[in-house]
Amino acid sequence: MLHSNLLRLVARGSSSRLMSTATKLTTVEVNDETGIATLTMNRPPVNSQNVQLLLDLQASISEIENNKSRGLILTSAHSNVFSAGLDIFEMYNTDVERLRTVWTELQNVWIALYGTSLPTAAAINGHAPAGGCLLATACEYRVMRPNFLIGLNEAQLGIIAPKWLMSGFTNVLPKRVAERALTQGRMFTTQEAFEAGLVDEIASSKEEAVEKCAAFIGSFAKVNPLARGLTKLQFRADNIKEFEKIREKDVADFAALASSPEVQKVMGTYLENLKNKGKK
Ligand SMILES: CCCC/C=C/CC(=O)SCCNC(=O)CCNC(=O)[C@H](O)C(C)(C)COP(=O)(O)OP(=O)(O)OC[C@H]1O[C@@H](n2cnc3c(N)ncnc32)[C@H](O)[C@@H]1OP(=O)(O)O
Repeated sequence: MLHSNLLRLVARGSSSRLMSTATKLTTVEVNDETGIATLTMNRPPVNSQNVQLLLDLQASISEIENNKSRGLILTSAHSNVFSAGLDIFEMYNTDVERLRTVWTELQNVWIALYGTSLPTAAAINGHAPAGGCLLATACEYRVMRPNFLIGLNEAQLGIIAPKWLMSGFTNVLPKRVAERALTQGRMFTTQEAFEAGLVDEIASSKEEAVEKCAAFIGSFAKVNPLARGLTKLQFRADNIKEFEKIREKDVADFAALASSPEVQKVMGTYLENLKNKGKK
């Protein structure tokens, strides 16, 4: 991967710098002209979020914050999936400690992305169910390619999404639309997501999506970064405070629920259906 990334950069000229390949499942490239960092998830085939991807995402977000980038664009290295959400295989037939770790690291990624003062945007170049939608809605702006699906489908898995997990989603949708979508576990098409306000723009290619995200981040060029960042965090402070109060209990609740025979059974059937889908 390092080799192919370097080749890609050389072929493109030196307009962007690959800051890090220290982590295996994410890469960070900073555009020299704009100073904007693109954080790419690369866990084939569908960027399902195992603990390693969650840890790598946290490391990359910290790196982008520390290298004084002007903003962060989150995207995927794959052609039709942004992220399939949590890796269900990692949550199935496992012990409670592993479930606690999975959930803790999901929380850690969410708070790192939702709570950064940097401008953030998601170039959603494929499907974004569940944890994929969580990451996209933690960002301030979303641009999505056509004919994909995005949404929080936890209800379909027999899971009650906690409030913090819903907050990015409920921040951008009218309350009534959000309530109905969450209780149905609804997946929106790109067009429906755009009409509802879940995504801000539609782009016909990943490159165009990244460009539109960069234009959004560029719109803050003349705004004092400290004032911008603190204003953003004031808007998010209630969600963040509420999350901090319940984060430990939330891990315990998730581990208890996800390890219950009922939810394990639902997961087993869901995985079977996913595998069989490939055979049809
Ligand atoms: C139970 C506690 C949960 C609490 C809540 C947590 C939030 C979550 O994030 S739960 C995860 C929910 N995710 C989903 O429901 C998405 C499931 N996946 C899909 O709908 C589709 O895979 C896709 C729309 C993302 C992509 O479709 P596509 O046709 O391109 O690929 P597939 O053939 O379906 O999948 C390829 C390959 O990947 C495996 N896979 C897909 N999703 C997951 C996943 N979330 N975890 C682990 N593995 C996944 C799928 O089984 C295929 O594997 P094989 O090639 O080996 O068959």
